[in-house]
Amino acid sequence: MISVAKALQLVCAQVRDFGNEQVEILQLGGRMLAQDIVADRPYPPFNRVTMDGIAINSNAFLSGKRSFKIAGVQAAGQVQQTLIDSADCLEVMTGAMLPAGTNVVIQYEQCAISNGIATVNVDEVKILQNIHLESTDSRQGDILVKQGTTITPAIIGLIAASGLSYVAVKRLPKVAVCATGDELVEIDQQPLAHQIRQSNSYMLVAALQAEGIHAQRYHLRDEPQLILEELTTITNYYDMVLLSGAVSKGKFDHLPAVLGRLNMQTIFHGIAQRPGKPFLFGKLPNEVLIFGFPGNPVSTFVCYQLYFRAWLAASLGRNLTPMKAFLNKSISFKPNLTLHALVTLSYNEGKMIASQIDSSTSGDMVSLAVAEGILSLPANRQEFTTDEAFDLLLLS
Ligand SMILES: Nc1nc2c(c(=O)[nH]1)N[C@H]1C(S)=C(S)[C@@H](COP(=O)(O)OP(=O)(O)OC[C@H]3O[C@@H](n4cnc5c(N)ncnc54)[C@H](O)[C@@H]3O)O[C@H]1N2
Ligand code: MOO
Repeated sequence: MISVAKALQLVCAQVRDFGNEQVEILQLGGRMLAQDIVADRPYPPFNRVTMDGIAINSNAFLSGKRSFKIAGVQAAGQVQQTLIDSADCLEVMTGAMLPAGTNVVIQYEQCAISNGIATVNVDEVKILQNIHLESTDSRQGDILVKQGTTITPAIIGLIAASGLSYVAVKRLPKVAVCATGDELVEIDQQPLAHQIRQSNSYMLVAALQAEGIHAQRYHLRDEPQLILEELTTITNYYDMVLLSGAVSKGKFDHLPAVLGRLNMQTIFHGIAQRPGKPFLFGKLPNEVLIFGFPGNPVSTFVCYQLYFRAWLAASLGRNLTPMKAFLNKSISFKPNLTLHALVTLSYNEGKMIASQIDSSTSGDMVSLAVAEGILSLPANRQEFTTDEAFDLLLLS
């Protein structure tokens, strides 16, 4: 058995590059940019009025003038107007171009308007007040967002502002999710006493969906020849296979042997951790990666969260922000394994506090559904106290 750190290192050493693809703007959330977003015009693109009010020429104000005849209105979306006589003003609206010949905007709240005359009721103005100057945020040709950035809604806003309806992003892997086991029936079937509905594959497909990956589900029966045939077909098409179950010591845990017949190179089988000890990771001669998650739902999910997400982040060149949290109460854990504790989270005086969820086994799907994070308590220790921060992974 290898350590958690070693397992993570070996998983992340298997990075893959699946190339790039053009994706439509509203499908871009969470994807990794594979091109720079370049400003096709300055930001803002013109001297932009930021308050509804009047625009004047500062010289008139400095010479003592406080009342200005309203010579017109400059609305947002209107071509730029010109203040011809600096004794006058133009009414201006937020988002409008600053009229030529003006350099001060005074908001309505500081003016009284009557009979077409605006009288200013402040004694001081600053030149360029209430004006968002052209090019102050960026200039035409500047890189607004660099390739290698994860696309957020705010970035989608910038992409739209740049006039792009498609952009290049990193292509995601084609993933097959295979549940194993004769005890599993489909969710629309009524299980017999000895059967259960398969849930792990739905959980994994849903987790992959959150990464933008649309995976296909398969069910493999506990029959080595059938598994071999199905996996041969599957691994010819997909970039990787996430399997759940059949990797432990049981008489029907056929996966390690069948994957051996497919000439899989076992990169590791077994990690000093709970849950997820029997995790099997390998690659086929055609470079297809095999994540063999232990079948217990908590084990499957924890291994997916810790190892698959780390692999995906490494493959896309994305940093996973390291996080830490404190235990709400001390924990004693005797086995020499890393304990990945399922936790709920809260804040106390600015510190993230993790409370371990009471759960008897890694088959406890009910507790899993409550968890917000995984707090990893390192091996080679037995006591974990509240004054030390431990690695936290937020569940996605
Ligand atoms: N002699 C030993 N037995 C076991 C060991 C061991 O080291 N020595 N390890 C235990 C640990 S830890 C785990 S975790 C499990 C993992 O076993 P498998 O990966 O072979 O998983 P299965 O036996 O196929 O299933 C375990 C459990 O999970 C249920 N399951 C499986 N797939 C699904 C699914 N798609 N949806 C819902 N539930 C699923 C399955 O019915 C079993 O109850 O092995 C221990 N045994
Ligand atoms: O991997 Mo097992 O998760 O310890 O039940």
